[in-house]
Amino acid sequence: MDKKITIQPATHGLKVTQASDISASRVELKADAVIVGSGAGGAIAAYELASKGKKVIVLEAGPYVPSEKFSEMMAIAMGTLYQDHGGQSNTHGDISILQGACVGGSTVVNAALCFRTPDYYLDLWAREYGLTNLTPAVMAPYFDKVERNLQIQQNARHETSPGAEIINKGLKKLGIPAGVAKRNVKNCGLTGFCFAGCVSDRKQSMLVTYLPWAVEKGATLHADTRVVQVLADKGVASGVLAEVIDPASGRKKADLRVDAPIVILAAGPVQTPVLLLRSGLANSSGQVGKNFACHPTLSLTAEFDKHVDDFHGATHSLYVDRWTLPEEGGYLLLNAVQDPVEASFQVEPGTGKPYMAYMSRYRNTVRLITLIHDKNVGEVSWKDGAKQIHYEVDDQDFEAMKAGLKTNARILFAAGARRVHVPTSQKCVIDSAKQIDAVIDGLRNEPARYRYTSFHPQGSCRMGADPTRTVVNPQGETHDVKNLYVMDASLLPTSIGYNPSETVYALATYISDQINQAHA
Ligand SMILES: Cc1cc2nc3c(=O)[nH]c(=O)nc-3n(C[C@H](O)[C@H](O)[C@H](O)COP(=O)(O)OP(=O)(O)OC[C@H]3O[C@@H](n4cnc5c(N)ncnc54)[C@H](O)[C@@H]3O)c2cc1C
Repeated sequence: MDKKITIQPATHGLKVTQASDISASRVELKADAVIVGSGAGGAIAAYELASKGKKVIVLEAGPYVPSEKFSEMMAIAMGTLYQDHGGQSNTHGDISILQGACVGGSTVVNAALCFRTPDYYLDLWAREYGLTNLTPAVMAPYFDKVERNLQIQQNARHETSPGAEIINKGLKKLGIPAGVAKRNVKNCGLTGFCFAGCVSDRKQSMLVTYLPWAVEKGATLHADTRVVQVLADKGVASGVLAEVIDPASGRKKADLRVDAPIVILAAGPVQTPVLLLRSGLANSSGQVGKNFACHPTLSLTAEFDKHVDDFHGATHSLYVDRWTLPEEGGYLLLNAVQDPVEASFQVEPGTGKPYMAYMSRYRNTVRLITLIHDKNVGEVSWKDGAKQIHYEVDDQDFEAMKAGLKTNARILFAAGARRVHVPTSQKCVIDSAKQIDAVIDGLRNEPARYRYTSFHPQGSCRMGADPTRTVVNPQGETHDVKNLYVMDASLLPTSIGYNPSETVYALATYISDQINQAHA
């Protein structure tokens, strides 16, 4: 067997082995731990294990795109940095399910907004899923640590986007309290291009933090390398099989095998269950892929009389969480700047002249997102060689969305909006505050009717104490296969109603500690 790898000297930044560096058709490697995926969970695992002296190999399916190559053009970023070139959706095709697929994963393209996991969910997970180890007191130092490492801090006053300033006026008029966003961004350049990757490295994504730190501690990182099977022997994890794919041609360049006594799945809530299903592992409960949630969002786009130019400033400046816990309403409101591509798909602008007329008012628009805490009603499956994401918005969750859209529209009109566009498949415009209830009450929970976007897939490999109801135990190890760990957003037993990245960062740090203690 040919085991030769030629590693070219890195021309930029991170030391990453890419498809272009590999000349052999078969590669065999050995490590103390192999990590699948280099996003929020995988990068943290890599650093935490490598810093305790473990030989770590990280395999990432996506390409290595150094930040100097980021385009600041959404359409191009979708093609290079996103899963399925930004085209991933549920089986109905009415929810765009966005995930990063590059070295650094979704943290490269995310908007960096951070929240600690609310105590409400930690308490709920203890009660309903036996996660009595994840108390607020136990988790606090983990949140502190990732907040320090990723420079998570409240936006400075000057970072507020022009649209958020306007929304703030509406909130003040209605007496609704708003929170100031906290983000893992250092000296934000205010370009508004978080979703296309931060060209100046100010966003503290995994690409510029934990991954280089892990490499400095001796971890090795392979891009363009898709893991296709997890290996286990007599109920104990033993490694993975992967394919190195040439990103230019899409053709397989090499088969790669890593033998390792610790296997960590951090491929995200769609790919981690797919890998377990393909490998026929860890599914005695029948729960792998089940309980998928995704925080569906609908953005209302408001038109104002004057130019707002809401395309620079912090991507997120403010949030309204007065009604976010399930008993209070189950929705979170977030402002977000938007580029012309997003502006054109968040409404039904028509084609030809109507489209031109709408886009000519782009500089006057402001969007406010409604994000719902959803029930875990979805399922990720693997059928005929392809993944499928079965998810339809639940009727009760749709009522939460309607309540959120009403509050959202009230705020926008109170801020002085002339009209508000609802993101439906057929044109739907609210012309005055008086029409809000009638228009929103008329919305029905039907497939293919709304332009949903999900930025936060979650669930699918639930963590919990009961091996008949959950896939992963409270220490992050699968119930069925020893030394096989999950460390990504698929762990979350329920959706959490708030942006989940800090939850993933903290859980990955916690589980890394468990692994380092168990395998000292
Ligand atoms: C556009 C966008 C905006 C967002 N904004 C925010 C925000 O503002 N705040 C917030 O809290 N959250 C945000 N999120 C969500 C947040 O980034 C994710 O919840 C978090 O990164 C999930 O971490 P993860 O480890 O589960 O997966 P990811 O970070 O997605 O990493 C998974 C990695 O695994 C790789 N992979 C998949 N399959 C394989 C395989 N078979 N072999 C090898 N590698 C594989 C993928 O390519 C990917 O790089 C956003 C997400 C997106 C897409």
